[in-house]
Amino acid sequence: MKHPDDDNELFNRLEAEMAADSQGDVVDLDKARSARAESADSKPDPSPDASADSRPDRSADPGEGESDDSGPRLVDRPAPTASGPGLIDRIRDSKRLDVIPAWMKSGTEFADAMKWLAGHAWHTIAFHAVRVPFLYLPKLVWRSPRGLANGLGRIGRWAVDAEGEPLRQAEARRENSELYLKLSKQRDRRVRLRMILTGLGALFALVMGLYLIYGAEPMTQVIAATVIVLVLGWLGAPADAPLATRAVIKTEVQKLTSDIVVKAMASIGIGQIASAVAKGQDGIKFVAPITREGPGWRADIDLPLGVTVADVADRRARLASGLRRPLGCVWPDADPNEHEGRLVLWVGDRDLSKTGIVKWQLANARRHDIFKRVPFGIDPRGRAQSVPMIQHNVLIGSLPGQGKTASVRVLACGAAMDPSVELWLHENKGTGDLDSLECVSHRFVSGIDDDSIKYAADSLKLLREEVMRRAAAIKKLPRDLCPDKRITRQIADKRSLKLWPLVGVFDECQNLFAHPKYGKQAGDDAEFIIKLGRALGVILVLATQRPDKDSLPTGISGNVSIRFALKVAGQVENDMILGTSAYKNGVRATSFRPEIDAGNGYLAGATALPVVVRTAYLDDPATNAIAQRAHALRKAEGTLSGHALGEDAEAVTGPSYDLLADVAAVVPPSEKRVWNERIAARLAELRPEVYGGWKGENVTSALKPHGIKTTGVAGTTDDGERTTRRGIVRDDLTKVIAERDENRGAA
Ligand SMILES: Nc1ncnc2c1ncn2[C@@H]1O[C@H](COP(=O)(O)OP(=O)(O)OP(=O)(O)O)[C@@H](O)[C@H]1O
Repeated sequence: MKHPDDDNELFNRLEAEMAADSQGDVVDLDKARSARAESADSKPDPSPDASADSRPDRSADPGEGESDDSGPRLVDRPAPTASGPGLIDRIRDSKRLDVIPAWMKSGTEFADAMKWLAGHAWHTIAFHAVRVPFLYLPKLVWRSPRGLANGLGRIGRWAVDAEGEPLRQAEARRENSELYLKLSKQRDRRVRLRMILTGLGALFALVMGLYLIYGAEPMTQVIAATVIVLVLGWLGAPADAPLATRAVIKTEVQKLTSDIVVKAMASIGIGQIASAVAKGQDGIKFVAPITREGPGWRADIDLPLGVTVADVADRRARLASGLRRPLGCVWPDADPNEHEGRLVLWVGDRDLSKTGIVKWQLANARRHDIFKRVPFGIDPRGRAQSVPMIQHNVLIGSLPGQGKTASVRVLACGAAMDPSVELWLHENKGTGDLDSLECVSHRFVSGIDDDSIKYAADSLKLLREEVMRRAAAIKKLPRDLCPDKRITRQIADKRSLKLWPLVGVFDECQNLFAHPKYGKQAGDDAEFIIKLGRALGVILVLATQRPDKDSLPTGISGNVSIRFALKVAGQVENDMILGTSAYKNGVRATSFRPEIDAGNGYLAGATALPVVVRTAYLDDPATNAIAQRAHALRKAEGTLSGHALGEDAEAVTGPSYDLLADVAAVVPPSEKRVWNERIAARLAELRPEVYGGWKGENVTSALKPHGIKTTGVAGTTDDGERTTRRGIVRDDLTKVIAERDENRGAA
């Protein structure tokens, strides 16, 4: 394996620097640049190694470079330009490996490892325990006569010193009479002693046998007979047929070596690597030894200059072929702390899709705090992955049958396990996948008919109003209780403030957003909630099997913070879910296999870099059990509400609340520009139940999602003082209203 050799590098650099100091002539920059361009055109050599190799030669004689028009002229300082930070700096920048492995530091990972170990030990014990009476004992009994014969034979051979016979014969053949006589004498002495011992042993055995037959208690007889039979059975085992079979058969997975990786990387169609390997070089550089990490191997690799991790991720299938491993074992990843060309190649012992059902960490928990991350699944390296929900919105997308609803269920159960969370569940497919959680939902619908779609659309309208109410309520909170103007656990627990977390789940939301009658408004409302609700404790979880611009408004796909894409059909769907350029950057949910990879997806936004996650799976009984626990918790804490208590759905007051129309109503056409604080005061007067307590900032943030910007507006205060404050231009408002009405008409 190739490792960085700091000493050599340092030595080379010092040598080069000395050479440069003595030969650092001034070079004609223009000439040199053009020469270099020519050389680059005529002699492309993508190999970084090759270019690095050639540098010292060229720099060795800059004068020659200048006089020769055909050759490249160097404008850079020769070799020493390669000098980066000094040794000390590099040591300082170097990455310290964990003293204690990550799995030992993380409570859950440690518990997982211990649980696995205990399970493994238990399996081994149970495996053998079952076989003792039915397999091992009969085998021992069957083998005991042979064991008796073997035992007697061994004693006999020992008594006559049979093991020395070949040596004596050899000396006799060599006619080495002196040594032969010596050995014979030794044999006679030995045999005499051993015969006496054997005779004594036989006598003792005879006495013991007679005593056991005629004098011993029946119990002692049984125990002695059992022990004798077992020992004889053990002695009678053929060398090639051990008594017990293995409880666990190790899957022998080939060790990942640098040679295998180099060969595989050369085979994936990246020119720089292939040409370097053809020249007998590696093309890639290992920056750390290949090590075991979790159930697989990890190689940290520097790719050639200009090659990115995305280029490799792009060719994952070819890499898997090069490594001779199933696709689900090969996971090329970027290192978030390094440059774009640093590849962390993790090769698992087992295909991720064959991991089986991943158990949800909270499956048996009593409760959960939504302000902490919700366990979601595991990554290919077996590390637990979770999703933060507070301050976030979640978008999930995939082709049908790839595990969307299953992942929605995990998040909904996580929310349900916190009794302070108000759950609004909408499943617009009508298959009842979330029915188990109905008993803890404040609002609930399952159906694809128009009424069910309207119900979900009404929920979004209500949530929008709730966001507005919360914005004003939070504004009024004292600074010491709410310094960041966002919901905290402390605020959520003050029930009188009604600012507890509110999670709205919309499964199969394409049926809602693409609905001819309710879709447009629902899309607007969802976008508004996503933009403003995060800090206010209103969280949307949206799942769609049709991530296109008609079924998923771009205002939504562009603004959610957590994204989870299971298998999708193509680049457009991929980027709708995972964000613009995700596909280009190598984050490709298209690479998952239909059905086989159900439950596997790319999770973006929950960690520094997108990560592949196999979600935990909760079947109906498991979801039911969690729902019952969540129901009991809510009952005990008095937080059951709405649908869960059998109450009627909240009435949606229709078009009574429309911010843009309300602002237009309080700003007469004669007022071309108006301060936001004045709009706030007038809105509060118009609809105190909605806008009560609003300040200018509320108007600013509420109008922002509609594309209405605030600007400095000159005006006169009530005291007659002329000044400039934040405000809007009325024309902007009328323009946005006109566009909206036009769009609604089109829909
Ligand atoms: N995490 C997982 N682990 C194992 N199997 C899973 C997982 N998630 C989903 N599956 C399998 O995939 C099947 C389909 O899952 P699910 O119903 O969640 O898909 P979906 O994408 O919601 O489908 P649709 O779009 O048709 O509603 C499940 O019945 C299950 O067998």
